[in-house]
Amino acid sequence: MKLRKARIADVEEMMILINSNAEQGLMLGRSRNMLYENIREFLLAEVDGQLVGVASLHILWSDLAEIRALAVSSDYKRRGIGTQIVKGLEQEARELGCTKLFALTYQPEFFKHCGYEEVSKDEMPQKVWTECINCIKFPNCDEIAVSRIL
Ligand SMILES: CC(=O)SCCNC(=O)CCNC(=O)[C@H](O)C(C)(C)COP(=O)(O)OP(=O)(O)OC[C@H]1O[C@@H](n2cnc3c(N)ncnc32)[C@H](O)[C@@H]1OP(=O)(O)O
Repeated sequence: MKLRKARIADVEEMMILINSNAEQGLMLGRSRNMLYENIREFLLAEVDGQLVGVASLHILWSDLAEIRALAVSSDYKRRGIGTQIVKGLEQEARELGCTKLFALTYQPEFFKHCGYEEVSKDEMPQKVWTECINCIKFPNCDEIAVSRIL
């Protein structure tokens, strides 16, 4: 398994991977527009040249970044790929000087395995919710907030 930064040519495959998981209600979907505009934030996992995992690191403030749009292909789940992607994003965050990561998720057990702890959404700074106004679930968010100090 190899981790690498996303390129513009990856967008169609990223759409399929993310939105096939979103169709099952496992995560929120993403538009092409969002993927193109934020392509530099994305880290991909490949096996034999095939895209098997994706996620992004979105910087929010001097000490805070969010893991977004994490998805692993169905055939490759429970093989440690999600964990490796999260570690890769944590490494990027450290290199940028960021000290705290968080995620909003329906998979808290996976993030706990990666060293994150569940936190109250009320503790998250207001800046966190800027993207949420674009979510179809807003303002009735049912995701769980998890966080880790690096
Ligand atoms: C911020 C966000 O983007 S939240 C959205 C997260 N994405 C999704 O929910 C989309 C659908 N799910 C997926 O794509 C994947 O299942 C992911 C990303 C959640 C996990 O990726 P994987 O590569 O399967 O995880 P990985 O193999 O590294 O799992 C490590 C450990 O996490 C835990 N874990 C992983 N998935 C689950 C799960 N569905 N339920 C409970 N625990 C889990 C287990 O302890 C696992 O270890 P084990 O397999 O030895 O029991």
